[in-house]
Amino acid sequence: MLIRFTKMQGAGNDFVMLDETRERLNLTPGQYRFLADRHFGVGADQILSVRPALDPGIDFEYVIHNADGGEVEQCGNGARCFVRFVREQGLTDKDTVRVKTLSGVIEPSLQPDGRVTVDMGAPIFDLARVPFDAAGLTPQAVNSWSKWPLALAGQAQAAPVLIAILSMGNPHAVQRVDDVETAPVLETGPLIEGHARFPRRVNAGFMQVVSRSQIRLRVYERGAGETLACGSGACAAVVAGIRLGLLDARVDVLTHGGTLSIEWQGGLDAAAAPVLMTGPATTVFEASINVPDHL
Ligand SMILES: N[C@@H](CCC[C@H](N)C(=O)O)C(=O)O
Repeated sequence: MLIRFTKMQGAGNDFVMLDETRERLNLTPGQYRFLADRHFGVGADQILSVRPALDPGIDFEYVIHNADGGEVEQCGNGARCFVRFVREQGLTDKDTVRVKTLSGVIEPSLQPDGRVTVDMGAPIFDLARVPFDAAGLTPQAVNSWSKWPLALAGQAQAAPVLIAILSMGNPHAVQRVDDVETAPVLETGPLIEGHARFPRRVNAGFMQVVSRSQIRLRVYERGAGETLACGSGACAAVVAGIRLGLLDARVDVLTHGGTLSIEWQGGLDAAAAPVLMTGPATTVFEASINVPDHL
């Protein structure tokens, strides 16, 4: 099957965009994996599909598959690329679109300076909704919030890692490190991602606090491995940092792929405030690829 696609990136988190507004492609998990494959396919961290909206007040449906072929709820960097894509492809003339994902509705807006801001909705702290199984664990209380001790397989001698847990529509486990460059992202990231206490796996964030308005962040993403940036991971890290009393309401997040600006006016009492994320969204090229039918 010959598929037309657009390659995009947001802070180096890269995507294959598929326009399914006129016709569903009905790709299999194996075909999504093929598209994401950097050697045999196009190469991408996520595959993003644009589908027509079925609900009133919604412009499009936004379907996200990780490089491993699994469908997931949220992708922040992808949301910025999404609004640029639907405008460039002439699918809308709006600067702000309301987009339905598996986890709710988000609103990406094109800004006059060329960047994109996304209203990512409010973070979720209910552990059952992350989901995270805390049975038998004693949390470490910080500022009336909690960090949870996570023992990692094969690291019986090491102290458990202390993680803040929340959902941005998708699950995140954020730990504070002294230096992101020397943090064991590739060693412990997979152990956290697949930890049995996260029944749907998790995105593992490693946050270095530089100041109250700046952090460095690396994320080992569920279903994709370490990416150059993770938008929902940046939102989760900033929310965690604010709740732990480390950060102010506006924070620049420095990633290996660029800078994301995050704003959250919430706190311990105003948890329902939405998280706003601003950053780049760039089209790289358009092309077609022959996707094998048997995958
Ligand atoms: N890169 C993304 C997140 C993509 C999904 C994530 N790997 C998950 O499985 O939840 C972002 O920018 O948010």
